[in-house]
Amino acid sequence: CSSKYVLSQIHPMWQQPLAVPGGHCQSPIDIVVRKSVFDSALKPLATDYDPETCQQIWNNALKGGPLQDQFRLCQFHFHWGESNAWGSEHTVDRRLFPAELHLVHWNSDKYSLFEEAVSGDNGLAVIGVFLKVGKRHEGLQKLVDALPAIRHKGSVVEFTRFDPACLLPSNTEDYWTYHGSLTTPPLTESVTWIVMKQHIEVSHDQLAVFRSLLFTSAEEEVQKSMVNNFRVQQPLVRPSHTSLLG
Ligand SMILES: NS(=O)(=O)c1ccc(Cc2ccc([N+](=O)[O-])cc2)cc1
Ligand SMILES: [Zn+2]
Repeated sequence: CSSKYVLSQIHPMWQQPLAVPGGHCQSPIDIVVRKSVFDSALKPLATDYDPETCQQIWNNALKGGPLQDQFRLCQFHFHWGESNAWGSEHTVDRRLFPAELHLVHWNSDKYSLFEEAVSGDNGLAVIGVFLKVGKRHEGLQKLVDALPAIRHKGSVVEFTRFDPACLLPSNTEDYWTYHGSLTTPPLTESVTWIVMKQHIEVSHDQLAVFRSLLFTSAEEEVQKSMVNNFRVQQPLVRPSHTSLLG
């Protein structure tokens, strides 16, 4: 996991939803609030990200919430639509948001590498934060300013001294949590999802810069806008395990 660079990634699977044969706890899902169960044992999220550029001394830790072990931040990324009408992967009572942030962590108490945790039991924890169009998000602007330098597929730009905790909502007590999967290949069912109840606001112009990114490299004849990079929702085939803290 590199936390020093902003990468323009493509996920070829976006062209068609992927089913995982035998997968019975796939993500994303619709969070049906009235079916979620309040669990007073769940604690507020505790993040301790260190914006130091050198990853080796990062103590970028996530604890608390539904987690027993310590998890380390590996990367963060976003999913968004071609318009403000849709773009998030999860929904709340079918409500769509224009975008969703994922902060991806791996269980550093149980595994020594992210790659091992990806397919391991209780290996990953992803915090999902909904984005809503409103006032400009000052913390996000540093990332938005870096995006034009990575417009094309595979481009990389140095991106240091950024504390992704600034992208979390002020209320880190209220969230839904459930056992699910990665929403892109390898779709492994190793994820404790923590979906924050409170969204963050970003401006229309900030979202427009995300939509200016491209799935294609500079050499390709036909350029394809990087939009609608979300997975279709998956059936909640297990008894509802989503519980609400706050
Ligand atoms: N959208 S999401 O479920 O939060 C998600 C989080 C992380 C990743 C990144 C990733 C996860 C695993 C692998 N892998 O095992 O080859 C490659 C990339 C992919 C997807
Ligand atoms: Zn994601």
